[in-house]
Formats: sequence, structure tokens, C-alpha cells
Amino acid sequence: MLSVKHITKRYGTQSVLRGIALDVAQGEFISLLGPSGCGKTTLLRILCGIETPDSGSIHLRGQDITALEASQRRFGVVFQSYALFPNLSVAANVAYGLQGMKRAQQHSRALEMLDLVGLADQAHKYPSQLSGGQQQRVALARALAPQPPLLLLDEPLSALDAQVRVSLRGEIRRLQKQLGITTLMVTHDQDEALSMSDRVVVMHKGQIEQTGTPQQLYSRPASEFVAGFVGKMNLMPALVVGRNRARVGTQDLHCDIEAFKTGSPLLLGLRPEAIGLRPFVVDAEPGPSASLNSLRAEVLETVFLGPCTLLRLHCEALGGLIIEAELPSSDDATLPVWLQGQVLMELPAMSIRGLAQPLSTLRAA
Ligand SMILES: Nc1ncnc2c1ncn2[C@@H]1O[C@H](COP(=O)(O)OP(=O)(O)OP(=O)(O)O)[C@@H](O)[C@H]1O
Repeated sequence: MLSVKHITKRYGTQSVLRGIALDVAQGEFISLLGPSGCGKTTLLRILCGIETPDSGSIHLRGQDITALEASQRRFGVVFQSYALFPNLSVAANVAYGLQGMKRAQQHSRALEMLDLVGLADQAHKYPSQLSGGQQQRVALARALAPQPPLLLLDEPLSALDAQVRVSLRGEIRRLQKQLGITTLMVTHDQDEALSMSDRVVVMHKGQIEQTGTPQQLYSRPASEFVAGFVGKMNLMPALVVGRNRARVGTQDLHCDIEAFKTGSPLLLGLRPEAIGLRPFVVDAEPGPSASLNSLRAEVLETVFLGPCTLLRLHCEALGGLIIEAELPSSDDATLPVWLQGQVLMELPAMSIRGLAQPLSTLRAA
């Protein structure tokens, strides 16, 4: 439905976007996720038509729209600041973009949209009489009223307090699915991106680092940056020593690294919640098996986080690395006594991923 081809943008000597390419299907909800300054807002502004790229093109349903003005593109846009007209009623704000329609039609369409966002009874009020969350719902109704081909959301929830933000996430997603409107949202909040999107585009230094479903990004991050930005991950420098086997410190680990060549250095990634812990029994320490790597470790610290407890573990065999594990809290939220001193740390082979360049991309290069 939307195709972005090799967009580049410089401001002076700074290269802000470097060869962005992205295809979006009809009805998809895509998040552009990345840290401050990675270029996501610039990309959204280029899509809106309020900024021009230095090179590359944008195609909507096969038509090249790169040279079209923002007003000709007719995209719905919602900004972080609600940008409502303070001197117009809520209904008049929503009707604002419906200039081509007759007045009565404008009004009934505005009421219909306000009904969709649950604000039909607030139509007569002025923006200053509404809460932040309500104002953002009005902005959403206004953006959707002219039935735009594409909805662009620029950090739409970041000005709201935490509770409103979470409930509006669900509301925006429900509405987007109901209307089947193709949507791109800029955010720096990973929870927001993971919970709302069909696919997430992770951006870093003006480039796309990885594109995938929330589940793909979480379970198979392609790089150290994605692993660190989307959730938490233990990172272990390693050397591939055989098929699905890598050495960390003095320890060989079974892991899920099919695509890596023997002899190549790589970074292994392991989520804290994938790690199992058992009591350590002297002389009963099992060695690594093909499915589970069992290693002795010392508990350095435990931090209670509510739904889980974070443990920092020192593992001599892994070259003295500090590994973080997360244990789900029990009913009474107390930790077993054996979680002091020495424990047996179990690292499931299938959860240990390779994060450096896989063999296939090296071959392609
Ligand atoms: N009009 C401009 N003139 C010069 N530099 C700009 C301009 N707009 C953006 N930049 C620079 O381009 C880089 C990317 O900015 P952009 O706003 O796209 O990042 P972002 O990922 O959206 O960050 P944030 O989340 O902080 O908004 C930044 O270093 C910014 O300072």
C-alpha cells in the first residue's frame, strides 16, 4: 500500500536518514521505534509531505507521491501536542478537515467520529475543558474524519500520564483495526511499540536496524542494539567452536547459532527470564547437555520487582561474567532459602541467540 524507497536526508553535514526502505501493507499498524535523534520524526515528516527527502521516493498504491504537497496527500496526522483550535468547540475541531462537505453533513460526521472515540457527549465543550487524554482522542477523531488513506501518529501518547497512556494504547489500536486504516506511529517507548503494532521498525542512527513483528524482535533480535533496546538481554562475547556450540570464557555452551561459521567471534544473547535456577548440590553438578547448559554461579544480589525478582549472578566458568536472571514471584513473594550463595544456573540452548552477522549475510556481502 505504501512503499518507501531509499530515502536519504541531510541537515548541513549531518546525515539524518541513510537509505530508508520500507513496504507497508493495507491495514497494517507499523511503529517506528528508536532512541532520540535516530531520525524517526524526520521520516514521518517526509511521509507527511512537510519535509522533502534529498533522494529516494514514496509510493502510495503504486503512485509516486514524493513531489506532492502535504495538503494533496490528505494523510491524517496526530502530534504529541494535541494541536486543537482552542476557540472552536470539540465538534467544530473535528469538522475542521471536512471543508468540502455541506455544513449539516460536517456536523453529523463529526458527531459520528466523536462517538467512535467515546466523546459524543463532549461535542459542545471547548478543548480547555477536556483532559489530556480526551483532547488526544479529539485529535484522533479529527485526523480520521476525512477518511485519510494513511494515519500518521507522532508520539501521540507521550504527553499523557502513565495510566491514560496505557488505556489510550488499546483504544487507538481497537479503532485502527475497526476502520482498517494503515497507520505509522513514531515512538521511543518499546512497550508502546510492542503492544500496539503488527510490525515494528527499529531505527538507529538514520538507518533501519531491524523490521519484524513484536514477537520476532523480542525473540530474535538481529543486533546488539535491538537486543538492548527491546527488552533486556544478557550479552556474552563468544567464539563459535562447532555446530550450535560456542565458547564463553572457558565454557562451551550449546546454543541456537546454526547460521554462524566455526571459528567466528560472535555475541550471544540470552533473556533474563529464560534462565532457570536450581539448588546447587556439591558433586552432583551436571555438565552441559544438548538442550540445557547447567553451570554453577554465585548469587551476588537479589532485587524484588513485584511480578518477578531480578538476580545478579557471577559465573566463573563464563569468564567471570555477571548474568542477570529473572524469577517469577511466588504466591507469597518470598525467595527460597537456597537462592543464597551457590546455585545451579540453567541456560536453555534454544534461548541463546547469536547476535553478530550470520553466515548468510557475510556470504551475500
Ligand atoms: N530542521 C532541522 N534542522 C537541522 N537539524 C535537524 C532538523 N530536524 C531534525 N534535525 C536533526 O536530525 C536528527 C534527527 O531528528 P529527529 O527529530 O528525526 O529524531 P527523532 O528520532 O525523532 O528524535 P526525538 O525522539 O528526540 O524526536 C537530530 O539530530 C536533529 O537534531
